[in-house]
Amino acid sequence: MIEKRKPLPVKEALKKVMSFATVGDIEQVSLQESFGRYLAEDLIATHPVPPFDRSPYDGFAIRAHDSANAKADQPVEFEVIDEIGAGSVSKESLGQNQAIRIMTGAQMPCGSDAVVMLELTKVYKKDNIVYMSIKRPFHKGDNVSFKGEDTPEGSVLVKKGTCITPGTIALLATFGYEKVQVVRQPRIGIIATGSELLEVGEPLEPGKIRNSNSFMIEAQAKRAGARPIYLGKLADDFETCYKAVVDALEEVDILLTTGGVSVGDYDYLPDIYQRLGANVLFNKIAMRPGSVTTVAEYNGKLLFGLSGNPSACYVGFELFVRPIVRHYLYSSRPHLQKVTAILGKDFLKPNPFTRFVRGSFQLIDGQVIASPVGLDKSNVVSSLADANVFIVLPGGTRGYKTGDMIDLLLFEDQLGSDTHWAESFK
Ligand SMILES: Nc1nc2c(c(=O)[nH]1)N[C@H]1C(S)=C(S)[C@@H](COP(=O)(O)OP(=O)(O)OC[C@H]3O[C@@H](n4cnc5c(N)ncnc54)[C@H](O)[C@@H]3O)O[C@H]1N2
Ligand code: MOO
Ligand SMILES: [Mg+2]
Repeated sequence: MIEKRKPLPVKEALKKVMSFATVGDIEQVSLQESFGRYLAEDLIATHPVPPFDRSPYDGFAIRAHDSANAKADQPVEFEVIDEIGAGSVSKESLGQNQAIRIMTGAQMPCGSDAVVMLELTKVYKKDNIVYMSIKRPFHKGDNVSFKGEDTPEGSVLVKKGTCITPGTIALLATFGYEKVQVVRQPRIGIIATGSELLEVGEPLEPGKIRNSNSFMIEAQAKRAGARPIYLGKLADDFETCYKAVVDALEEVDILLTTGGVSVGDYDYLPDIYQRLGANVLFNKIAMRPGSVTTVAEYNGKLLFGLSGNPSACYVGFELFVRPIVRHYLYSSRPHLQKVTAILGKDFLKPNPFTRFVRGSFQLIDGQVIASPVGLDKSNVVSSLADANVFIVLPGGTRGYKTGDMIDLLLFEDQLGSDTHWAESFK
């Protein structure tokens, strides 16, 4: 008898998968290797920044009240008693009408409380002593960059579970992190199945196509923050595929397969899960593409049986694998960010199942307008290159018209969301 699968609503499927989410261990990497990794601990300011009052300009440090009577026709004169560049600290302390020549970034000298920019001064020598004069008064604190004004000691600057950006690297360096505590990346094993699959370098042959899915999901895994391990492409042979899955589970945290997951004679993944004794969470989801996406759990590890059809495979990864990866990396925002947009093109196909149409969005006059790109078919590959969002068209509808308000899921965005985008779905 042909198996009849019962489609699970997307929301339920996602909830089931997330209930098996795990978190990674911590490892240490060098500061320079930390770009793109996820922080395993909050980044806290261990000292104030700047750590001392300093000059933001090249000029002269003065005592502001000495300049109180300076006027255009009545300049006030200061004796220049020292000169300091950034990195040097003056041993002098300012007395009445004394100034110290100071460079950008140098620590404010003792007794000084304002800086006069070089351009506003006249510098001259009398009896081999250097003087400078100014023609207007300055106030206490003028042109001083105060200790802690950038960030006070103890503030949480970046939360754990955040992707390390160039800006985070600047902060890590500021606070002396030669080594950074990051979350170990989940090792994602990737197996492509299909007797029709050729290597990328092979010429086409009748009935065959090149394997594209495994390379696509390797890149998706990297974008999500994981470490993909390509375990090869296999012919549709039960024993070969079974052994590959068993071996893979020894060395990876998460296993992805593509293809062989539907009801065809050579779709062996369902039988593999059965022989393994894995707990199959679901084998059909009420969505298009990717309805065949199957997820199983074995000894706490998740096995994602992604569709062989490229678009379905892509969608299956972003909707179900990505949040698992982000959760593993301690993210408090593991979900895809959802935004409301205006549909830029008619989409008149009726939707028995919720559709995740590959689309792209533009900002036009402050409005988010999204349109489908390429053919909306599960087996197409050409729509994927230009897509930066999924246009979500809920099931049970008769199609959508230009101008309708729709939801988008942003998969190129790194910020993510702390709320489950499917929460509001049927
Ligand atoms: N009788 C039914 N047939 C099908 C159903 C169904 O419900 N009843 N579902 C259809 C849907 S929906 C999808 S999606 C596909 C899923 O098929 P599988 O996941 O089992 O994948 P395969 O059969 O192995 O391959 C499907 C398709 O994708 C191509 N493919 C496979 N691997 C790759 C790869 N690595 N790179 C590029 N392309 C790949 C493969 O050649 C096939 O054309 O099943 C429908 N059928
Ligand atoms: O899983 Mo299939 O995408 O619904 O084409
Ligand atoms: Mg199949």
